[in-house]
Amino acid sequence: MSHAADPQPMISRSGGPLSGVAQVPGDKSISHRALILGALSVGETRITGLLEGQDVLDTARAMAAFGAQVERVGPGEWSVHGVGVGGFSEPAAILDCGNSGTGVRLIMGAMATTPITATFTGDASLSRRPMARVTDPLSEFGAQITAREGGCLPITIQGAADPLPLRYRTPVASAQIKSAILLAGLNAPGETVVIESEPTRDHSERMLAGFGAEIRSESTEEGHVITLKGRPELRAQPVAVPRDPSSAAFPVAAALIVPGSEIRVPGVSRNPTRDGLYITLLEMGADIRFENEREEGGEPVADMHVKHGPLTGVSVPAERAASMIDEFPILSVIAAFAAGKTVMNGVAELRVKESDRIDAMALGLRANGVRVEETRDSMTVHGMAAVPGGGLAVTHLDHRIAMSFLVLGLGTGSPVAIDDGSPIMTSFPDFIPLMQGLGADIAETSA
Ligand SMILES: O=C(O)C1=C[C@@H](OP(=O)(O)O)[C@@H](O)[C@H](O)C1
Ligand SMILES: C=C(OP(=O)(O)O)C(=O)O
Repeated sequence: MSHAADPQPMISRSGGPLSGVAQVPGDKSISHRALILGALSVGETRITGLLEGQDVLDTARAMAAFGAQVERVGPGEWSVHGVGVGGFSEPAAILDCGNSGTGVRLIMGAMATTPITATFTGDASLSRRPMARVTDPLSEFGAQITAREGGCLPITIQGAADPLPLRYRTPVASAQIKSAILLAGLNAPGETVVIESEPTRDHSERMLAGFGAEIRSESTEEGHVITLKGRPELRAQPVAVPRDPSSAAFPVAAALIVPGSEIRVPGVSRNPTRDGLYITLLEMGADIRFENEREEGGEPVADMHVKHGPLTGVSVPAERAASMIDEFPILSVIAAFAAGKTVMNGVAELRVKESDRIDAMALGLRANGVRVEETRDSMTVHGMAAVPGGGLAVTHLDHRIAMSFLVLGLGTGSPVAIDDGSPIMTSFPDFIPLMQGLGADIAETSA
């Protein structure tokens, strides 16, 4: 299937305060993993609250192509009958993973230690992103891999017939690299070990343990060490996907920058490996309360209550970057409304996401009158008492850039335009109606 949608120009402008309840969608990272582990286990996995964004739908289609029985039984409710660890069959056609780095990297890992061959492609954005960070360790398991020049998609993997377990130190803090290795390690005998310098999101570890794998994580002098025992029988489990803190960040940001706003965002994951933005916002003085903290589906969740109020710029330490890596675009928007400057350190990874997010945010913010400085691995945004707006932001097939600039326009003097809102479908299909329901003035425009 091809995903190239026609570009959809959009505009947002300031209006009255935002109010109401924002029911944000299911967590994207957990949704991908639920489908993949469901496909690798024995029995039926029932998933509720699955994010039905294009990234996750592409992973669902890929799991069916590997032989799992994947069925939508209702809104957000999916059934997966798995084939067991090592049970994937060879897909009949090329697998198009669309816009999704998580999808393609985790699925490559999941098949790399099974003796079948698969070819992966993606859209123009995904085809520019680095894949050697995953294919290098997967070849060490014994997989034969051919990639386009530069290690990019399309990539063909001939899975290892006789895989060896791996001990691997990740070169950058990345949950996708870690997860690809752990998924490959499932079908290797013995212990596969991943060592990371900073802990990254731990949804794979939590879910693997929930499905019956023997897995442990330790902080040692070497770093954060995860050890998985290969060849488990994964047992199908019900998975209740909590709401996505990365998606919640957009209505939360809108409420923080639009005077008089007050919103509630129920049931959002508060997994500590995803919490960096909220820690930062509290440091900036944001009026955010977490209520009714509880555990759901093996993840901590809470209801958020957010009110507009004055904010002050802060310096975000590099060690926090992994726990908020997808939230820097929206933080840079919030920072434009904070007193003083906000410095984001250790964020070089932003340059290899769906777009170069440092460049995309810097250019779009400058076009809207905000002063921004960037280095290879940092970004500084200078806050203003009144943010002018009136500019056009280019989104480069990047959902988070599109949503960030639509939120910016809700607080600026003049409207903010984006060239293309269609990528929002990858992670937050109901973003526009949800924001409109809170009172936001966001509309599609003709080209
Ligand atoms: O594992 C995951 O689900 C993700 C890991 C992060 O990527 P990296 O592993 O490249 O940091 C993040 O940016 C992405 O949106 C989701
Ligand atoms: C980086 C992201 O996703 P992925 O790597 O899965 O494309 C994201 O959702 O911000």
